[in-house]
Amino acid sequence: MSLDTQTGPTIRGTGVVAGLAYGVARWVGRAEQAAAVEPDGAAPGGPPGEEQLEADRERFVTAATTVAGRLDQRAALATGVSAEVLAANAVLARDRGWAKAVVKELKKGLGVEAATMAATETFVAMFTKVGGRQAERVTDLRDICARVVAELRGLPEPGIPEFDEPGVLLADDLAPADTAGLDPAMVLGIVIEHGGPTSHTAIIARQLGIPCVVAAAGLTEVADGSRVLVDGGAGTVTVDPDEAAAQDAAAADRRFRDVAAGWTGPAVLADGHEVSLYANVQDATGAEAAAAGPAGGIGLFRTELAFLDRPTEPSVDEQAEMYARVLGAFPNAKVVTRTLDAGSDKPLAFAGMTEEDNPALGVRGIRVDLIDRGLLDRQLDALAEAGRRTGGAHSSPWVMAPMISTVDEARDFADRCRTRGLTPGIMVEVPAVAVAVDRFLPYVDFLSIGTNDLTQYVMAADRMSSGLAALTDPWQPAVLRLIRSVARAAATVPGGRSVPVGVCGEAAADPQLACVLLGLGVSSLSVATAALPFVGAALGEVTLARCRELAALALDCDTAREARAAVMAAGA
Ligand SMILES: C=C(OP(=O)(O)O)C(=O)O
Repeated sequence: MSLDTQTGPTIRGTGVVAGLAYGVARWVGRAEQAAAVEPDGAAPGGPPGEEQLEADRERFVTAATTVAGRLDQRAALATGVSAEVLAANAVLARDRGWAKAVVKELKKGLGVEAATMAATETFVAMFTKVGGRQAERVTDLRDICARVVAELRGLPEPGIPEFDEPGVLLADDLAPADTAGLDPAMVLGIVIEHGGPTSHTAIIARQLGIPCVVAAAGLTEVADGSRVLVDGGAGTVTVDPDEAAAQDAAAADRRFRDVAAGWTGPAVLADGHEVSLYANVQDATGAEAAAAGPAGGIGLFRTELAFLDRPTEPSVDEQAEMYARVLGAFPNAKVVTRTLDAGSDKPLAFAGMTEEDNPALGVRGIRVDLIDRGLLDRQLDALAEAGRRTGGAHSSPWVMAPMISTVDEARDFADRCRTRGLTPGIMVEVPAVAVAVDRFLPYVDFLSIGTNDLTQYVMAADRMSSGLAALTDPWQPAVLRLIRSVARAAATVPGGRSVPVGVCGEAAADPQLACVLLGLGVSSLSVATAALPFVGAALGEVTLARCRELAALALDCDTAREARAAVMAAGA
């Protein structure tokens, strides 16, 4: 849900649990945590004798066992993912490898606290090197270390402050053991400066239904005690917003979330008009999770994210296996695979790109063809093979290319798809395509509007820049106008054909904007799985005629703020 309550600065991150939360900001005990990990340096007198070594080892083991026992107790009181995370952390605290590493550091002459920290950092370096989900466990390791060090010092365990009124929790990074014990009645929202969409914080916030934003660069500027409005759908944190408007919006959002919690699909407007509402996924596990919920198919499979941590190109066979699993998750529904969108914010080690001054305007997406034409060919081969492996369920898989900007690129891509029996489409994210879309339509079978990049390029504003968040807002009238003209052109292609137009950028995950997009003529929406119920529930409350009225209201505005406010005021 979006709203018009802004008066203070906005910080932008990645929204991982949709919803609005308004309240006082409470920082997780930074001071206590810092104190808890202050090194105690080398033990006086150099390397210890046998007796001292054994005494220090014993102190470490006792502290680690005590911490593990507390984690077990909390696991027993928790449920679901929270219980699993706490139990897994208790196992880490008792890990013999960790104890051995501590002894190794003790032998070098470090005191027991410093040895605990040094041993932890050895594992941190190892986990970071492995990357991916393993790297996200670094927070767990450091958290357990801080707890053990606090125990060694006889200090209370570091962690979440006591809330005397419901508020919003801010942290550099949250310890999983802390998130697992959160009370959603008191913690209305969570914002962390680090972490990713698959971090434990995100997973547990999702389970508890707490609006959450991760990777919020610049969060440290927000003072403890200030009032903030968190928008977990848009991924924003507004500092000192207009109080009455923020309170109203958060209350309305809570009511809406109750409705969304009961939404199980399929997506149908209030007049019975069916809407194609798809999921955005990044790997086979995500596709299978989406298939277990109300998704009507997959509108965007971001293949580059499946291989982000790979140093070398996966073989055609390995790719085919992964794509076949994704296709197989939806045997009776559409699955749209996007070819590798390497470059810019998603560097792929094996795509052969060199460093550029301005990577968002450089070699990315389809342009990788300029340096390695075989990469795309091999990916298309793999997708065609994946289609064959589905036993006829996906006889002509849908595939689209990112960052298309010329008709030549679109034509060439479509030819290479058709010779392999694939159904070709292109993403509309470069203004050149949106402006001259009629010239592209004869060559492709579908369009998918990537509003994240389209907005970035229309507004000439880096989508990664939190300071430019007001510009990279898909409610910008120029963006809405372009979407309308693309949808109109695609509805009436000469020769009596019509080309379906979807939106797969974050704009589709904003429930009000989703209604506007349908009113602009878009035929399908694709959003993160977690956002599906919010969009689905909002669509169920409007007719197509109403969507068109809302679109007209938004188009008749001069600014993104006005457009959003006009649609909100109309009660969408
Ligand atoms: C869906 C899009 O692509 P990306 O993966 O770059 O966000 C977009 O740009 O809207």
